[in-house]
Amino acid sequence: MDTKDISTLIFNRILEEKEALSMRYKNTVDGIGNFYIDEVLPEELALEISRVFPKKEDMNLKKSLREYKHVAAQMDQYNPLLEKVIYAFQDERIVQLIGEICGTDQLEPDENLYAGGLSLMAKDNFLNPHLDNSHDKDRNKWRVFNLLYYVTPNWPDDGGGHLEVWPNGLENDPVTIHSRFNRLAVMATHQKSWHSVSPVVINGERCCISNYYFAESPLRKEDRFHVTSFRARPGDTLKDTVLKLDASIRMGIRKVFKKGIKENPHVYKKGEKKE
Ligand SMILES: O=C(O)CCC(=O)C(=O)O
Ligand SMILES: [Fe+2]
Repeated sequence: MDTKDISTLIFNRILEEKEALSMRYKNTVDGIGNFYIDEVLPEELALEISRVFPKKEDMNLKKSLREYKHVAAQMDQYNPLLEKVIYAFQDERIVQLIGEICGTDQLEPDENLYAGGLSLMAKDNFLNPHLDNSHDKDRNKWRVFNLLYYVTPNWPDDGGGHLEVWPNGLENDPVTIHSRFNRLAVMATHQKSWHSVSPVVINGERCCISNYYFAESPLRKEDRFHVTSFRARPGDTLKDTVLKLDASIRMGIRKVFKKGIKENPHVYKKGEKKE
């Protein structure tokens, strides 16, 4: 099965639910626009994806106060099915369809997998509340949607490791989108789209294939450039103070050096396979 075949399957499945997904997006757009869809790919194919997902030892560990997870973007190091699935979500028919559901017609996928790619979260891993970087790697385009496709079979609702969106700010309860097997979650990213992944509390591995869509203009007119900015989960004041300082220092650096002071290592350099 090639990338095109996989994208046809995804496209047809999203198309089947287009009305309901558009409704969900419309109902959430004033906070953090989102929708999710289950049984995205035929069960057997989704199971195959989970079987070939890399071990965490073969991925890059990200561990700090901000996050604790394993990621990979250099896709030619892994089973080729994974690269096909990632790029299937970049098929122009799907990009167009997501745009129709979300009422925007200028979406572009991210070939460099800037922050997209694979992620794996094991017991005690987490991703604190954050705003994604507002732009692409060259700071030309705005990041407008995240597409998160979850592939761990039987991931339980009480296992933690779920996507949380905070449409009413971190002072209020989040909306949880469970990271169930074979589910695609799509969420808008803008100046107020705080989101997180709750700590994993079981001995399992929550695997996700992610894509970002970009656009020439931001989703909201009040959007401004910002670096990825983390906060603590509510109640952890000390950590929150440190993370706020961390974001403002990195933002300060970006005001002087437009592209930052070091190249983001998390991009897919095609044809530059690491040994
Ligand atoms: O894994 C998820 O569900 C969310 C990931 C995310 O927000 C990110 O990588 O910025
Ligand atoms: Fe994010």
